[in-house]
Parts: sequence; C-alpha cells; structure tokens
Amino acid sequence: MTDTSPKTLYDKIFDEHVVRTEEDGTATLYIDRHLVHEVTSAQAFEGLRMNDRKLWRSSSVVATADHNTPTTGWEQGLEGITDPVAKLQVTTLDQNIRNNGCAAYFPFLSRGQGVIHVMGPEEGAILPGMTVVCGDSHTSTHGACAAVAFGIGTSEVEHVMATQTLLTKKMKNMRVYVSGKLSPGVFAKDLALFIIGRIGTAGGTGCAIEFAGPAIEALSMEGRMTLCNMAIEAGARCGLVAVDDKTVEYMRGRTLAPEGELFKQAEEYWRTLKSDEGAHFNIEVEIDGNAVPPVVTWGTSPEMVVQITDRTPEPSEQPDPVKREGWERAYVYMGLEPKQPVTSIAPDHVFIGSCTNGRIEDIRAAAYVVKKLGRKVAPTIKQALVVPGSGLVREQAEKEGLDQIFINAGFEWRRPGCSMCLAMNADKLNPEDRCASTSNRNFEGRQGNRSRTHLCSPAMAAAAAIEGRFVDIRKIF
Ligand SMILES: CC(C)[C@H](C(=O)O)[C@@H](O)C(=O)O
Ligand code: SF4
Repeated sequence: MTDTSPKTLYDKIFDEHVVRTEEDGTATLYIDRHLVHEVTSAQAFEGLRMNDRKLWRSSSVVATADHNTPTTGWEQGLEGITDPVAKLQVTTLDQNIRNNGCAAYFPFLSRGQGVIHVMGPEEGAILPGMTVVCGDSHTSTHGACAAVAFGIGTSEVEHVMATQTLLTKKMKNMRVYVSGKLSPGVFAKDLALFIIGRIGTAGGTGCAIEFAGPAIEALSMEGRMTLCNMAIEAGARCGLVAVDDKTVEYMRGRTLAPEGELFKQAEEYWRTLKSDEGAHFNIEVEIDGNAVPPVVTWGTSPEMVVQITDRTPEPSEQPDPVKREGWERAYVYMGLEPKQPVTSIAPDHVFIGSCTNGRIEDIRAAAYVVKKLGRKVAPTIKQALVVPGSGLVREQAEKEGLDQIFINAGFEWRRPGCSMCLAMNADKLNPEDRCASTSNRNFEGRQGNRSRTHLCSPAMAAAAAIEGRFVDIRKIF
C-alpha cells in the first residue's frame, strides 16, 4: 500500500532513493551525484584500486581541484604549487580521473575550475530531487537546488564509488520559516549567521533543515546556496529549499541539465518537490525576516554573532557557565574586549570568496559597495582579496567590469579556489592578523595559525576594506 500521509521535502527525496532499510533503520541510499575534490578522494580511489574495483557509475562523478590550488601565478602551471603534498593531491586527482572516467572534470588551470560547491550547480551537475554527496561538509550548499546533499567521510567516498550507495540513517526534519523580507543591505549571509546565532551551532544536530517562507522565496538561487551552505554550521547535515520558478529557471540551459522534452518531463517532477501541507517537522523555528540586521561574528564559533549596531557581549551576563568560558577564551584569542562597539573592530585583511560567498551575486554586491564608497582600500588594510568561486564567475565578473572596480580600489583580483577560507594553500593569515571574511568558519587557526576571523557578508567585507573597520552598510543600500 502506498503511504499517502503528508511528507516533507526531505522525506520525499530520501524515500525515493532508499534501496533497502534494515531493522535498525539503516538505509542503503542510492546516490545520484558524487562530487569529488582533491583532498578527500585520493585514499578512496586507492582503496578501489587495491580491491581491484572500478567506479560503479563514473557518470555520477563531477570533479575539480580547489582546496590546494593557488590563486596567483597560474602562468607557472603546476610549479606554482609550492607545497609538495598539495601538488601531489592535485596531480593524483588528475591521474585518478584519467583512470576511472567521470561525467565532467575541471582540473587545475582549466576554464571551469572552481570551488566544487560553486562550480557544481553552475554546470548543472545538481538537479532537483537528486541525492548528492561529496567528501566535504559544505555539500549542504546544493540543497538550495531542492536536492538532498550532504558531506561524507573518505571511507564513505570509497563506498559510494564502489557501490553507488551509502549506508545512512534518515535525519530528523527541521523547518526554519522566515517571514517578511530582508532589508536592503541585509543578505542571505546575515540571515544564515543570524539563524545560527539564534539556534546555536548544535541547533540543527541530526536534522535536515528546510528553509521556507516569503523571505526565502525572495532569495535568489545564489542566496539560497549561501544559506544552505551554512546549514552545516548550525549542526545540520543538510539544508533544503523547495522547488519554485527560480529553481526551474536556474536549471535551464546548464551544461549537464536535461534539454527539450526531457527538461519538460523533469520539470513536471521537480514541481512536486516541496513539503506537503501538514507534513510533520520535529523542530520548527520562526524568524522575522524584517528584523534581521547586518551581523558579523566577534568570536571563534559561527554562533558568536553580533549586530553591526551593537557592542560585543559581556561574558558575566552569560548564564550558561560553559558558554561563558567559551566567550572568555574567544575574547583572548580574538584580541577583543567585552562591550566593544562592533564598528570599532578594525580588520587588517579582507577575504571575499569561498563556497559561501564566491558567486557572481556576491562579487556584484561587493563591487557595488566599493563603487558607491568611491575610495581606495584603507591604508591599515594589509591585503584585500577578491577570489571568484569559479572560473565562470571570474569571467562573468570581468565581462561586467567588476574586476576593474576592485583593482582600481586596491583589491587583489585572484584566480578561483578555496583560497583564504582555510589555510591549505598559499593564501594564509599570519598570527593575530584580523580578517573580515565571507567564508563560513571562524574556528581557531582556520585561516592560518592564530588567525582571527570575522564572518560577514560580501558587502560588509567590502565596506570594511574601504573604511578599515566594520560599518552599518544599510546606509549605502
Ligand atoms: C577539506 C574538507 C574535508 C573540508 C570540509 O569537509 O568541509 C573543507 O572543505 C572545509 O571547509 O573545512
Ligand atoms: S571554500 Fe572553504 S568551506 Fe568551501 S569547500 Fe573550500 S575550504 Fe571548504
């Protein structure tokens, strides 16, 4: 008998992909798309080789090199990668793809190379209703396309390569409903940080978070990707947004997306990908979109969020002793004081990029701010990087003349890659450098040993570069 009870979007996609379920609830889940990057795939390919196995379905694999690749000096080719381990990972991926085949590969130095989570949707590798995995936690990004997408470990990567399935348990359902509308100068990134500030980094533990409501519907696909990207920082394994016109239009004409009659058939199915009326969510959270301000993080966890017009919080006012201790430690690490106005925080580095905010809309928002303020990067800023999330984002931005806006103002316009999001390539901070960063993690040492990270939107980061401190960017929108 078919189950006709109302289902959530997550349940619909999950159930469609279950091959079998064990008594303890462990499901064998069929995987449609396997995204692969150089850091977490080498061991898995090696495991296959040792067991004399091949990829079960090489056409499910879309791969690129992103974490280890440099964002300057591309004319030197591979010689531009100075770290031998990094270089080995990049060349090993080349070799593995050559030996095993795939649907599409964007190697280092190729036109389409980019951060896997920027380049994947851009190429049409992610379609609504798919199950998507990658050996990378920010695979949650792709839930913006109404796909069940989540990160897996390297041994699971090997399992998926060998069998096209994953052993997993169904997650709980959580809905974050955002009413109203985000104000001008407030972006998906602010909303993501605001939500994490509200529910905490464990708020979504064990859950798939569906983002819904008018403020989500109003977001572009890029904005939805930013939000789903950070679902993982809220403790969830995946984020999701239902299919609407924007989703369908986004898919049209993308390289790996269906065409003609097949597109029409696919669209008919895609349109069913929303939670049914009355579907049960284990946890429901409501946010007033009108009340979301521009925010930045002040500490060493994405939940340590503060409004631009506020002061940093006072640990003695924190009732939870564990949190209080975390705050105290964060103040020491960050070199900040309680009750400091947020607008007095003065970054000396700016990083605009990453799989959170390296898309064309992000680059446009940052360029808009730079143009509007009409001045150069503040003399106190040691380095201001703009790193497009992919080669195609870079091309588009250059077509629009955005690169020139940045370069004329004193920013560095770089090649795509993960760059300063994490300290795995040449783009690193020195101890105690303070960075306004559009990435997603501000843990101790994330951008380099003893580096200090303030997460914020691209517009906020751009304004910080020009003003030399955080400012309320609502005034310029
Ligand atoms: C290197 C990779 C495994 C890692 C992740 O899983 O997220 C990285 O992308 C990150 O952002 O920390
Ligand atoms: S940009 Fe940052 S968060 Fe995204 S995949 Fe790369 S390292 Fe991970």
